[in-house]
Amino acid sequence: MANKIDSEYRFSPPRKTKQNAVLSPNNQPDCAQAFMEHAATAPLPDAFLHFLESNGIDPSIYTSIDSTPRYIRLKPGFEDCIQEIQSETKCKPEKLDWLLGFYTLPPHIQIASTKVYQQGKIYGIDASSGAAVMALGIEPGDHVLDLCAAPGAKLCMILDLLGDSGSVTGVDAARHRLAACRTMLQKYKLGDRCRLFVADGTTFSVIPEGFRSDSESCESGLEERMDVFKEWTSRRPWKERKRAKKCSTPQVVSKSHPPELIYYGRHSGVIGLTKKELYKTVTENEIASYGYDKVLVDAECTHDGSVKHIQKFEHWGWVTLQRRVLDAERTDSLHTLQLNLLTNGFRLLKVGGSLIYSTCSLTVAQNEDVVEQFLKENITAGRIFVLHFLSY
Ligand SMILES: C[S@@+](CC[C@H](N)C(=O)[O-])C[C@H]1O[C@@H](n2cnc3c(N)ncnc32)[C@H](O)[C@@H]1O
Repeated sequence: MANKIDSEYRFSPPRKTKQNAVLSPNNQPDCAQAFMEHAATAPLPDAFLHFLESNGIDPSIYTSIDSTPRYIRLKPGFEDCIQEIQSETKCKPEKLDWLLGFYTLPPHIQIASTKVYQQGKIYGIDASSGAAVMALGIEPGDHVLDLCAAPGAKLCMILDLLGDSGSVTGVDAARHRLAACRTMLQKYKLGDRCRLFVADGTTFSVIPEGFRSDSESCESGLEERMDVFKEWTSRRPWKERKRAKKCSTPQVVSKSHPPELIYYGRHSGVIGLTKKELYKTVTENEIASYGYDKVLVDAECTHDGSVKHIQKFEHWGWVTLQRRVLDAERTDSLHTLQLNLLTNGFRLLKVGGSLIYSTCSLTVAQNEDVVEQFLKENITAGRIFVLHFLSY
């Protein structure tokens, strides 16, 4: 049976030959022609088909001609760069009515090589990611926690929506991915109100800026107050570099690893705090008053909903898909990880705050089941229906 399905479902890798590529004057393939060259051949592997079958997902969404558009988001302030995008890509961006600042381009367009992208005027981000951020309902002054932040497309959108008040705290267990997130913040000049921690999101416990009682700051000894966070610099002090070299810190941290601040902006609330103040242990009552206004838990998952991502495995090799996405041990422990991330994100919310749980998986096990179990275990949590942009 698997073999039969194997030969039925086919992918759409870009297939360009010199003979059939129609080039426009500046050597860009014509928009419609390039789209048609996006044609299908490779079968889906058995293991992935079994995964889809056991989760009730229709394999045809990964097959035939790739019709998923390329989504882009304009950086606020660069709304007039539509013409630039069109002249660089030879395709007209179509506005997405239901998501402010989002446009679509045909699926074959690669934005990474365009100047508009390199100059930080547009982002590559899917509409579903944008919808998760919009559902947070960001308001001026909000303190926002992004518990699985890297590589940072959603974090950037949160910062763009926040403007010049409030703060954003990004957490991720993977150091190299969070470092890429820091680079992104710098590229889009968005770091001012942000801080980034390499930490395990299931145990992270640092609350937003601005929570330091006056009595405490007076009590802190003079010596300790001298040792406060100064303006962030990419150059780490010699002592710190020596320590890091000695400890050879892991790329992906575990629960027991203390949170490690790898970036903070000038108005993120970190400058002027001592380490003790930043990492102060807080009580549940203190979190209720001084916790985050909004929390995004964009949890680690099997990524099966990222159709374009899955299609890339045809080039990367299906064995990689097996290892990175479908490994049985990994999928079993994912449920626990997702539930623990959601539970800790909720714990860090202040009373009246709201949380969005999202994944890029289409499986009920990683979405509805996790939320149901969480609601059963947390009677102070109530489900809210996000209506403001579903009315489109
Ligand atoms: C779906 S990705 C997040 C995408 C991100 N929100 C964005 O918009 O670019 C999931 C992330 O969770 C991180 N992760 C996995 N386990 C984690 C944990 N225990 N704590 C925090 N982050 C974790 C992974 O390193 C990965 O970067």
